[in-house]
Amino acid sequence: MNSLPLSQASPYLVALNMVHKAVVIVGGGVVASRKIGALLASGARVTVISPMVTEAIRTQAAQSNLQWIAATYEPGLLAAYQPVLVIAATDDSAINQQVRDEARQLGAWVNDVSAPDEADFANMAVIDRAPLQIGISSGGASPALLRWLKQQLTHIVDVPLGQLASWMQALRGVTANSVTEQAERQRLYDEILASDVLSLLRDDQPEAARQRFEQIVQAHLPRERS
Ligand SMILES: C[C@@]1(CC(=O)O)c2cc3[nH]c(cc4nc(cc5[nH]c(cc(n2)[C@H]1CCC(=O)O)[C@@](C)(CC(=O)O)[C@@H]5CCC(=O)O)C(CC(=O)O)=C4CCC(=O)O)c(CCC(=O)O)c3CC(=O)O
Ligand SMILES: NC(=O)C1=CN([C@@H]2O[C@H](COP(=O)(O)OP(=O)(O)OC[C@H]3O[C@@H](n4cnc5c(N)ncnc54)[C@H](O)[C@@H]3O)[C@@H](O)[C@H]2O)C=CC1
Repeated sequence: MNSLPLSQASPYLVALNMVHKAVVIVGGGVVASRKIGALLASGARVTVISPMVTEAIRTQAAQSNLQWIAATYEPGLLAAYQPVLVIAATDDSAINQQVRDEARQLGAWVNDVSAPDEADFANMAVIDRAPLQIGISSGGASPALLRWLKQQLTHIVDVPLGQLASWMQALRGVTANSVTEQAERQRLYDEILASDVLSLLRDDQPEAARQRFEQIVQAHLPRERS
């Protein structure tokens, strides 16, 4: 069954847990290379099927969770990998279409880099400040605009913000047991975010930022009984 073209719909954005999930990319050129870093970082098991690959893919195949099968795609090749996602990234749109057809038969979601409207998903522009990730989508409208916008947002979504995100993440482990009321937890988080913790991090004063953070947290924890 054919789905509605991507350009006529509003994609539903999700953050997929890809740990140990199989992804197959057919074609190993420049476009395929651009997608691989983020896939490996997600914990996916990536297989590239392509007679030739870029230097970057060759290096990654030697060092990481990436397998390179030096072969030309033939229908039937995908099944053995049981992929959840497939990227058809050759420079031949007829081959990409064969890949798409087989992926769908296997129940996998497929991205055809040469035919956005036929794809089940598109790749987003991502600013990675793990654990914080900012993904931007234009539904295929304009990759150039995405790249430009990403550049603008890079200054706002900066490295200190990622640092703060990891502190907030660790804090949730503490508050889950000690600050029992949701409203009180919310006040704590809001107070941290309204404070100068982030600006201290941005001013390269991590010690002062940490102290301020701890001070706010302590003020919200129940007092120890003596
Ligand atoms: C539909 C989609 C499918 C997909 O690949 O998932 C798609 C399709 C196409 N891209 C084309 C061109 C380029 N794309 C880029 C870059 C990116 N493209 C990405 C995503 C997507 N590109 C998906 C839509 C996402 C959305 O809109 O939400 C990014 C976000 C992520 C990524 O690639 O992983 C990453 C940029 C962000 C970053 O820097 O992170 C550059 C290089 C550059 O700009 O530096 C160029 C060359 C310059 C140019 O031509 O603009 C062409 C024309 C091919 C031709 O005509 O030859 C097509 C096909 C078509 O539109 O028909
Ligand atoms: N989605 C996007 O971001 C963009 C998509 N495109 C589209 O992506 C296509 C690919 O672009 P590039 O990566 O720059 O091309 P490229 O020429 O660098 O790479 C093509 C790769 O496909 C492999 N290949 C060719 N036939 C194959 C087969 N039968 N089986 C397996 N592998 C095969 C080649 O060995 C090569 O590794 C373009 O033709 C264009 O349609 C282009 C620019 C951006």
